[in-house]
Formats: sequence, C-alpha cells, structure tokens
Amino acid sequence: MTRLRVLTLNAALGALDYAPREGVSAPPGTIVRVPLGPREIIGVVWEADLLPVKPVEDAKLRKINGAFDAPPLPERLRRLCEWTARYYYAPLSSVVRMAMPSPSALSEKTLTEYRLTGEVPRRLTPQRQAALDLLAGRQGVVRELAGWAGVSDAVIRGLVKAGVIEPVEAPADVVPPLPDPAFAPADLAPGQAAASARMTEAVTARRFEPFLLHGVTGSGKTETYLESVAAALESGGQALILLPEIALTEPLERRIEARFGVRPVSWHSDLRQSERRSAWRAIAKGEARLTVGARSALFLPYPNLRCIVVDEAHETSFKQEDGVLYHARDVAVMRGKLESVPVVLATATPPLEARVQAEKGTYSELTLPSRYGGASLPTIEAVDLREHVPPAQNFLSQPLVEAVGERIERGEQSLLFLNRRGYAPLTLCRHCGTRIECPNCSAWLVEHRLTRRLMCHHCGLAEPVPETCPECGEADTLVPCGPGVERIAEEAARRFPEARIALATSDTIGSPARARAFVDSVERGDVDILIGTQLITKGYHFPDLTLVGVVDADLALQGGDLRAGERTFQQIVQVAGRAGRGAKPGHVIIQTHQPDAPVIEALVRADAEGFYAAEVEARREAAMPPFGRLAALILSGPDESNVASAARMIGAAAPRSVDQFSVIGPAPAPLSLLRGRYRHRLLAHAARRVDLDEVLGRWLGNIDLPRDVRLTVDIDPYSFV
Ligand SMILES: Nc1ncnc2c1ncn2[C@@H]1O[C@H](COP(=O)(O)OP(=O)(O)OP(=O)(O)O)[C@@H](O)[C@H]1O
Ligand SMILES: [Zn+2]
Repeated sequence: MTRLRVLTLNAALGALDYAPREGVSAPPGTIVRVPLGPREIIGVVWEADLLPVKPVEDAKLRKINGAFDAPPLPERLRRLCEWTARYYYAPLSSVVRMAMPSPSALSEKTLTEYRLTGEVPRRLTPQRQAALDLLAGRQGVVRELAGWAGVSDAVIRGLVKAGVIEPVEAPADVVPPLPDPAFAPADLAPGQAAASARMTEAVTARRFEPFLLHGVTGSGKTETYLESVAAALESGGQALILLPEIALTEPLERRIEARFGVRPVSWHSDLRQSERRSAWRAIAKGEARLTVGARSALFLPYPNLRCIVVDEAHETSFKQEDGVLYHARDVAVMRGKLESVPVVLATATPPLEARVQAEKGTYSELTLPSRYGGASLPTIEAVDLREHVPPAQNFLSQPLVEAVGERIERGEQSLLFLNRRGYAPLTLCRHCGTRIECPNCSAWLVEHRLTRRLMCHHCGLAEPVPETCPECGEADTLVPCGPGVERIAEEAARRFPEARIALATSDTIGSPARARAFVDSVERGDVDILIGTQLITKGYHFPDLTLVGVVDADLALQGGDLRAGERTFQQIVQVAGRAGRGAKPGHVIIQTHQPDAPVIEALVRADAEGFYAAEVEARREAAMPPFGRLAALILSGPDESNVASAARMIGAAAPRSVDQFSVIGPAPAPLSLLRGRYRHRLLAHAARRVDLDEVLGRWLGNIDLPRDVRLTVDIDPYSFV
C-alpha cells in the first residue's frame, strides 16, 4: 500500500504516515490537511526516505483529508529546511513552519477587512472618538484594527454594527506590479561596473558563487548590486534582498522604485494579515519578482530564485534569537548553493567570518575602495572624556558641543549616536541606594520619559514611574543615572534651544510609515540634530549631514564577549559613514574613556585591515569561530533549583572521549533571570572537523529533563548572556 509521509508543523509530533486519498495528487512538497484524533491539522508531504518515522500498521493508517490549493514547497527549499534543522540542531517541523504561510493564505477564500465608512455617529464616547482618530486611512481585520486603536475586538465590532466601520473584501491573490529592469539603469562608475559585471555574470550563468561586496560607506554598493538584481529580473527569475531591520526597508524601497519603476514586495513582521497572505502566494507562484524582506523572507517558497543579496551583511540582527536560532547570512549562502545562484553579501565592514572565507577563496571579494562621486571619507577624532569632562548630569563634552554649534551655524546637520533607548538606563534611590530592577529579569528598568514609563528591555514590562521609592517609601529621592537617547535629546535642546531636534529610535521610527516621515523631514532640511540608536547608523544617505558624534564609544566594549571589539568597530565605522556623503566633508568625534584601546586607535587611524588582522590572529590562536565552533546550551525554567540540577546533569553527561571537544560550565547565565525563568548555561567548544550535530545528538538525545526545564541549543552563538 502506498503511504504518504507528512511532516506536521508541531515539533513534538514530527512526521506521521497517512494513506493517500483517491483523486488527490500529493507529491512531496504538497501542503495537506490531515486528521489527527478528532482534529484536522496542516502538514507537508515529504520524501519518505529522508524522514524516518515509527512505522504504523497499514490497517491503522488514516487517509489525508485533502490538499490545499496552494503552490507546493519546492524541493530545493525542502533541502534547505533539512540542512538548517541539522546544522542548528532544531526540529525540522519548526524550520518548515518558517516557510509556511498563515492558514488563511492557503485558501483562495477572500479575507474580510474593515475600514472607516466616513460616517460620523452623533453620540460618541471619548474612547470611541480616540479609536476612530487612530484608524483614519487604515484597513485591516478586526484584530488589527483593535491593535492599532488600542481597544478590544468588541469595541471594533460595535463600531461595525453602528455603521461607522464597514467590511471590505481583500482578495487572496494580488499580482504585484512587474519591476522593469530597463526602467532607469544606473550609470556605474568603473569600479562599480567591474564588481557588478562579476556578479551579473554569475546570475546569468546560474552559478552558485558567494560574493563579499566590500565597499566603504557611500561607495554605491546598492547601485552595484541592483544591477545584478536587474539581470535576475531580466532572465525572468526572482530576486531576494534581505535587510537586517524593517526600518531600512523604506530607504531601499525608494531606491528600488527609482531604479525599477515599482516598489518591491516586502516581507516583514509589520505586514497586515491580508498583505502577508497575498505576498506569500505571489512569491510561491513566482509572480512576485523582487522581494525585500527581513531574515524570515529567506525561507519563502520562491520557485525561481536567481539572486540573493544580504545587505548590511555584518549586522548581528541576522542572527535569530528565538524560535529556530539560525543565522540568516549563513543560511542565505546555503540557499544560494542549493538554488545554484549567486549570493551577494554587501557591507562596508565585513564580519570577520566572511573576511576569513574571502581569504581562503571560498567567497569572492569585490571591493569598492572609495566613495561614489568623489566624496571623501570622514575624518575621525577621539575625545578623551577623562580630560574633557562634561558638566554634572551632562554627557556631551565641550569639543563635541562646539562642533555641533558650528554645524548649526553653517546650516549643516549633525548626528549624535548612542545605542541606548529611553531616558536613563538606571533609576536609583538617593536615600536607600535601591536600584529599580525588573521583577522578571536580572536587569534594571529603563526610564522612558516620552511614555512616562519604566521599561524592561528584555521582557517588555512597562510600569508608571513611581513617585516614591518602592523600597524605602521616601518621596522625591529617585534619580536617573546615565544617559539614554531621550536624555541626550534633552541636553541638546538645553544647549541649542533654537535647534530642530529629531529623535530616531525604534520607539519613534519603528514602523515603515514613520520611517518614511522621518527620512522626508531630514531630507527637506527640517532637522538640525538627529539623535538616535543603531537604527540610524546605516542605510541612510543624508548629504547635508557633516558631523557624527559617538556619545559613548565604550558602551559596546562592555560585556567583553568574543565579538565586542569587532562590534564596536563595525558600529562606529557605520555611523561615521553617515557623515560627509555629499559635497561637504564629514567629521566624526568619538567620546571615550579608553582612547588607547586598540579598537579606538584603529578607528582614528582608519586602519580596518590592521584591526581585523589582529582580531583574526586572536581568534585563530584561541580556536574561536570561525576557526573552531561553539554551541551554547541554555537551560531555563521557573524553578531555580530544578534548572541548576538539570544543568549539572547535562554537564555530567558531556562526552569526554571526543577529541578536540570540550565543555565549559554549567554556570548561572549573566542574565540569570529572564521573563521569570532562571537560566544556566554551558558552552561547548569543538574543532571544525568535529561532527557537532552527531556529538550533540548522542549527548542530548536521550536526556530526560524535568517537565518545567527547557533546553535551548544555540549553534554559533552571538549572544553570551
Ligand atoms: N552609479 C551611480 N550613479 C548615481 N548615483 C550613485 C551611483 N552610485 C552611487 N550613487 C549614489 O551615491 C550615494 C551613496 O551610495 P550608496 O548609499 O549605495 O552607498 P553604500 O555603499 O550602500 O553606502 P552605505 O554602506 O554607507 O549605506 C547614494 O546617494 C547613491 O544613490
Ligand atoms: Zn524584564
């Protein structure tokens, strides 16, 4: 009897066997409906030989209920999912779930969305009036409207009944407009043209080749890779551009529109349900030709992919830190290999791992050593904060303040960078010394003045700022300590009362619409001083911005993990790269307490090569990635002693006889409490030649953990907290 092996989307269930149903064709990749007990669940038909299961007797086999009228998951994507599951030691079901759409995208049924009718009811509660104001110009399902308006679903339903909101049918299939590769081809400078030719040739030849497009900030990497995207479109195929954050989609989509005449299909967490559904379907049918997305766009079922670009390829946000812990840059290269297409890693600050690959010749490095259009790279200066001490409760040194003042006089823009949201990272009681901590995490609460809240940046807890100390009860004793961007904005406003200041963080420009308004206002020249977090350190091109001030260069060096130096270097080169991109030259001031730290000296000398050579040597000597491999094991649970004993048990079971494999720990994690769960860590270190997947399987495969303890395996970790 023939059987169908069906991978469920539930990791605990894994794959199950079913009998086919007459008249329903279900080759591997087909998305099917199958019975499970009294329920019906979704699964994907898989090659039986690639996915072993416990055998079921023929007699017990149930038939599948049917197949969805949706394109199948392509074979190359199935192989990518298998590779990802194996490499990252994750359940295949969890990986495949990332390739799947929401259930509503699987049917052609229309989706009902709602929008304002324009009708204004006579009697309106203030709450309803406020909700209506927030919904102007919006359309979405009830749940989305409720979210935007900050009210319950019931309130929205009530407004529908009252005729204030009306239903609209959103079609399942919307064919995206076709990008035109001949719309406005760029006139590339010779260096750009040479790099582009190499990538375009690989696109046309349909050959896998990883490219490291290494161009200084402002060298025109985007124009350069868009020409290979054009080649992919010209050949009738699809192209994918991955970005590290959704805030960057806006500037890129504008440039794509200028180049190809239309905006791309975007894929990120901010999409409406109907947009997500039609994007998935258009991508799966090959109708969406150009997709710009966050890392999750990597697992979509492109049937006809010809080119993958990973822009800002050094960004650590390509590493997913929940669910399946994968690194999108590495998975992108693997997808390119399986699809036989080139993968372009574009960056001004190649990550050390990619540099090593380029040295070995595994990646082809293409360099753009100078800025486009003759602009020069900015000059960089370090200001020693021990010498130039800002006045009490201030954080900007005299040299930086003077430099900003000069820019304002000349009508130029300045950017102050501090990678810390909120007003102050710590609130302290002057009377009893209490530091206000998160009850769920081992972390301080961060004061946000804009929203008048104390917030935990780990678990999202937000509470009003108390009037009295929660510990000793004294009034007016709580003081903010240290700066966040909001506090820098306050200081800037105090020092430059006339200046127009814009605060740019995920709190203020988090959505594409708000990012758009922000870019418009800076481009119009409505802003003198931009103050922001890492969100504005890359991707933006503001020609009148000539000064960058790094408020606290020491911040990224804290924590001291494997990549702290590299992270500092990248971050400062990126933000420095926002200065002087037009005709006027740029200058960068780095405030630091450690002007002699090798990374600061390298930045001032603009000596990337020297800095990286030393870093590579240090990693090679310690056999750290990419010369060796790491796997972090994190145990967590609500009961500390259970977590600790589970961690000890895993530590005791660690393989001892594997050559060039060792385990450090267990020990309580630096972030020992997170979202109410206690955490202990172990770190496994292995030589490259060790089959880590196999060793971990033998070690962890048979361990029985207490029910309330969870084990997370993080392969090639970026986070060590
Ligand atoms: N061939 C070209 N023709 C016209 N304009 C160009 C060309 N190449 C680059 N530019 C312009 O030069 C500016 C800098 O280019 P771009 O932003 O692509 O640099 P980048 O290398 O991506 O920089 P970063 O890494 O700093 O974001 C942009 O305004 C871009 O439109
Ligand atoms: Zn918390």
